[in-house]
Amino acid sequence: MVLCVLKRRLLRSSSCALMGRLQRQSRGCVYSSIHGFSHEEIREKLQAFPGGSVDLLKHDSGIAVLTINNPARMNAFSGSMMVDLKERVSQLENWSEGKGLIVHGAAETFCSGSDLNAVRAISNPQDGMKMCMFMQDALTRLLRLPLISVALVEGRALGGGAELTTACDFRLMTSGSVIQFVHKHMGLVPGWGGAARLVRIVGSQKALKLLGGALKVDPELGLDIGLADEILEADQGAATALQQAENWLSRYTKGPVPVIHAVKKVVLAGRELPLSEALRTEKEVFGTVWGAPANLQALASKSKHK
Ligand SMILES: CCC(=O)SCCNC(=O)CCNC(=O)[C@H](O)C(C)(C)COP(=O)(O)OP(=O)(O)OC[C@H]1O[C@@H](n2cnc3c(N)ncnc32)[C@H](O)[C@@H]1OP(=O)(O)O
Repeated sequence: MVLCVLKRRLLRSSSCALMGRLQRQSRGCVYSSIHGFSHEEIREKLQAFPGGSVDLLKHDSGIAVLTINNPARMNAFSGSMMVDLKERVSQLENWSEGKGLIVHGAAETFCSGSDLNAVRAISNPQDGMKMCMFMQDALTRLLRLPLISVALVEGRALGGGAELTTACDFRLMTSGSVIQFVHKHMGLVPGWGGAARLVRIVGSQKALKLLGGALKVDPELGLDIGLADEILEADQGAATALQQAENWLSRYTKGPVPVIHAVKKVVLAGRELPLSEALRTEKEVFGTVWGAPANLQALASKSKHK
């Protein structure tokens, strides 16, 4: 009996250390000084292009709402909004009670990509590379949050806005909305990690068509190719799209925080790691939930899964 208790305690303390390690790993920045990346330097440069904001509201339900807020420019990302985004992601990384996240745009449109005024001002290759690394870092960390995330696409998601949708686990599209990787029309390819993520979501054939043709993806096409997870129709009961998205997401965020975080971690490992590493991570995450309170409670309640 005493041995059993000791064993369980040991398992739990090593599980805590492990969770910490996994958390630090999943926060891993993509770039460092080895890649010529100086967070402070690029931050300062981006702050020179102000306008709009990225706002975060954390609800008691464990679902947070991140709003891309620059409606005068169809929610285009100014430089200061890129900095805002990274700060909000840091806040979410430290939100221990969080379970879910909705990313949406203000005034019923998602995001029209980077602010073309800022883009024109930093159109030299060096600055372009720095902005690219900064946004890849922010969006990779967004996708790796231990929260289940969903992009609510109303209106248009263009260019970098389309890339942002791929940094969420799911995409919901309202009727009439469009996701379009317009980069080719701009003489560009995605640089915020959007191509790499798109290939993982829809496969390389479809990604090539979407990028090569700068195709407009409406909700029906989105659902058909697996880019969209559901179409939100205008609700007769007058629920806003945001409320509908919260209802949709709450199906997946029901339950104790450690279990939701563990679910996200094993899926993330399967998505990002080679199989043998993903299996090892799955084993380690399993060790953190096995014999933990939610597991013991479920065992004690003799629940039936009918
Ligand atoms: C990472 C790579 C990138 O993201 S490159 C950027 C890719 N995005 C674009 O090229 C979007 C360009 N904008 C557009 O195509 C149109 O403005 C869209 C979004 C379709 C909206 O058209 P429409 O409904 O007719 O409105 P509008 O053009 O009058 O726009 C309203 C005001 O918003 C502005 N706006 C829009 N998008 C941006 C942008 N990305 N950067 C800066 N400003 C933008 C428009 O200029 C317009 O401003 P204003 O009212 O003329 O002062």
